[in-house]
Parts: sequence; structure tokens; C-alpha cells
Amino acid sequence: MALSVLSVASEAYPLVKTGGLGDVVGALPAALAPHGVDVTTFLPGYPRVLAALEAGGAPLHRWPDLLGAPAQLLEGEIAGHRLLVLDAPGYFAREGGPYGDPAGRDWDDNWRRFAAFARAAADVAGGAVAGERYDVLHAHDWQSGLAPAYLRFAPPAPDAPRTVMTIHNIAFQGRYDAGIFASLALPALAFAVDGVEYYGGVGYLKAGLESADAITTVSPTYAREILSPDFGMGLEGLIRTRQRRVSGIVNGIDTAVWSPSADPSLPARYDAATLTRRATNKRAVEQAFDLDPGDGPIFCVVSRLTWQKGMDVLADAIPALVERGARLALLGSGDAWLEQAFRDAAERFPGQVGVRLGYDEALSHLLQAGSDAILIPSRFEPCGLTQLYGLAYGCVPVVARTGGLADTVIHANAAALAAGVATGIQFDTVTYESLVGAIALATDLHADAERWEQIQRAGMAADFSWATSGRRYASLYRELLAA
Ligand SMILES: Nc1ncnc2c1ncn2[C@@H]1O[C@H](COP(=O)(O)OP(=O)(O)O[C@H]2O[C@H](CO)[C@@H](O)[C@H](O)[C@H]2O)[C@@H](O)[C@H]1O
Repeated sequence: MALSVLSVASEAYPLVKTGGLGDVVGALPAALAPHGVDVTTFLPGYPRVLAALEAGGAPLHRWPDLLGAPAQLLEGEIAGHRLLVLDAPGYFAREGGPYGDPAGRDWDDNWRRFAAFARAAADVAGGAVAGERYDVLHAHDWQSGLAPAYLRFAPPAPDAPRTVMTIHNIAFQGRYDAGIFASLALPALAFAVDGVEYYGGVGYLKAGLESADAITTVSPTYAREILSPDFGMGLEGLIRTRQRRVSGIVNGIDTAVWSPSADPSLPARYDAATLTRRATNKRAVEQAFDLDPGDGPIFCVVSRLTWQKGMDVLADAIPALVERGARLALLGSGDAWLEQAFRDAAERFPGQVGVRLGYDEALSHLLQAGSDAILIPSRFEPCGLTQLYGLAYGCVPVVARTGGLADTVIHANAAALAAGVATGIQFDTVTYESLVGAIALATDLHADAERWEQIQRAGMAADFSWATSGRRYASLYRELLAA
């Protein structure tokens, strides 16, 4: 019998995406359908999510007072799969992004917005909404972290769903003052070390990790790394005590969106047998980033510009990159001082460094299809998707050996090159020396066209579709139900 899952998240591509979370949540329904799992996605009713719903559908449920504001439940579709939306204008009818105003400042009431969202998700999955029944509630990241806690502290119900909490990014934890607890409508006993209490305040991700039946993160290496203080960011103790319930399931890529042979954003489509067509895309990258035309390698970056992503080290390495005859095309947005550092670099090296600050989905596809290599010097990376897109597009990933980057790229050492299995370049520790060393190695390998093509082809032949990981999530859900 088909198993039903409510996938609860603050983003899902193509309706709302600020990063990898959106990609993964958007891909899960199609990834799980072949394994007999029906996924319904549950999203907050941001203006662009509501705009995508067909007008006129009657609400499935109404909350007169959901932690302080009225709300209703609407139904729609996302990429051919079922979608539920929490329409709560008091919380979500705002200009700006999912988490902050148009200037990028976080909303002051995020704690209440995502508590209300999680409360509603727990109601939907827990049987409080007529007609809705789920075997599993799958919560993603801190914005949904209270949902497993609301279910856990609800009165016992015979067919309560099992719960899964997935960590996409442990750096964002949803940590608030103890003063908000009274407004969360949880029983007093929930404010405890093994409940939602976190270092004297309230922790949303912590609450989910403590309450869920299973914890997953998005690569096996990262699942091990978060047991240590360097990567656990304060949650390592809790994760260690629940270690038996933790697993790492690597993200796949949505091949309906990311296939160079069928990508509508590309001037020239291609596959592993027609790699020479990438030259047309490379010319388009040069134009889009005001780079001098040339045969030397173009390194690209598609990233949030933050400390996590090692962007400060990259900014330092730009002169060395240019000195080796390479060019850089960077698309990203994030911390103001990093944006400024890259603007300065583009001014200092016109024709060699091109920078586009902002978010541009189509341009991110072009960069993967026209650049020679993608630089990912992350200090930590739960899985990473841009290296997977790079592999699929013949844009060779140059990555720090951490988290999912370590799990998905085969380093071009002599043995891997001789065996023809190398798919990219890895380097240890995110320092200036190691990054410049990796850029130098990539530039040298690129100069040997035959060898470079072998690396590109090996990456393109690797399977990062959802086939394997979809099966692993389905088995996890089934194990929880059998337990
Ligand atoms: N300026 C821009 N314009 C257009 N597109 C841009 C962009 N900046 C970034 N993107 C896109 O956003 C996504 C980023 O995904 P990642 O997985 O690389 O990192 P992120 O840290 O957001 O995700 C977190 O969650 C995911 C999902 O689990 C984990 O893979 C990851 O390790 C974890 O940090 C990619 O689709 C990328 O192309």
C-alpha cells in the first residue's frame, strides 16, 4: 500500500527557493513516487506561493486563532504533486523573502511565523484536519523543527504519524529567548533539556532533533562530522546521544531541471558525446560576465557569499588565479563585505574577473554549462548541490574535502587519473595555500585537453539522480512504521 508523507518546509522549488533546501524539497515527491510513497508538500502561504494556486478552491480547514492570527489551509499542486499551503496573511502576506524584508533583515516575528507553520503541520499530519491522514511527517530544517515537538507533546493518538527531522544546514538553528515559550501553546513540561529548551532559551531545530523518530542529514560524511563540536555547532552532544537514529542520505539532483541535453536556459545543449558544443556556452559566459575571450579556463562560483562557503578565502585567492591565466565568473549574493570584496576584484581585474551579485536561476545554469570548473571552498557542506550540477554539466568541481563534497567528487590523484575515474579536484582545509594549489592543479590539468575531457566525461557518467536516495528515504519511512 502507498505510504503517505507530509513534507514540511519553508521552501520548495519552483515556487520558492533561496538555496539548496528548496531544490531538495521540490525534488522529493518525484523521487519517492517510484517507491510507493505519496509526498504532499506543506508550504507557508507567501504571496508567490498563493499566486500559483488556482483561484476559488474552498479552504480545507480554518484556524480562527493560530498562535495569534487566523489561518486557513489551501490545496494546490507543485510539479504535478499535491501541495498544501498555510494561508495566514498576518504571517506571510509580506513583500520580501521567506525570512526577511526586501533589505534582507530577518523578520522580528520569525519565531511566531514558523511556530504557527509547524503547529499547523502537526495538526494536518496528526489527524486534527478532517480528511488528512499521514504515515510520516518529514520536517526540514529549523523552520519546521517544532512540528515533531508539537506531535510529541500532543495527547497520545493511536494513528499518530512517525516523524523525521532532516538537517540541511545546522548553522541556522532557530534559537530564541525563553520568553517566547509561553506563546507556543506547548505544555509546560516541553520546556526541558530533552524538549524544546536550548541553552536557556528555545531551540527550534533542537526541538525537532530531540523529538523526531529519525534524524537524517544529507550525506554520510556530514552525518559523522556533526558528532564533533567543530561541525555540530552546539548540537553535537544531543546528536551523539541519539546517534543510533541518525543517518546520512546524499541528495540527488532533479534531472528534469538539470540536464545539459534538455536545458532551455542554454544557447547550446550537449551531452558527453558532444562536449565541443560547450564552447558556444563558454562564449556566452564571457559575454554575460564581461570577460575577455580566450581558451584558458574559466572558473565559476554559484553560491551564497558567506563564511560557510569559504568565500573570504576565495576573494584572497583571486590575484593568484588571474596570475595563472585563468578567469573567474562569480554569481552570488550574501554578506555585504564579501559582495564588496568581489566588486573590488572585478574592478581590479577587468576582463579577467566578472561578478554578478544577485540571484539568477537561468544564469546559474549557463555558468555550469559554459565554465570549465566550479570552485566550492566550503568550510562545511552538508551535501552541496552545485558540485553535482557541475558533474552533470561537465563543469569540473574543485572542492574542499568536507561533508557531501568529500562523498561525491573523486579526486584527480595519479591513480584515479590513470584508472580514468577522477571527476574533480579535492583539497584539504580551506586555506589560501590549499585553494591556490587546487586552482593550480586544475589549470595544469585543463591544459591537457584529452585528460580534461576524460575528467568531464567521468563526472557526466556518474549517477546523481534521485534513484538511490529516493529508495533510501522510502526504506527509512518503512522501517519507522514497522518499529
Ligand atoms: N546567486 C545565485 N543565483 C542562482 N542560484 C543560486 C545562487 N546562489 C546559490 N544558488 C543555487 O542555490 C542552491 C545552493 O545549494 P547548495 O546545496 O549548494 O547550498 P545551500 O547552502 O543553499 O544548501 C544547504 O542545503 C542543501 C540541501 O540539502 C545542502 O546540499 C547544502 O550542503 C546545505 O548547505 C543551488 O541550486 C545553487 O545553484
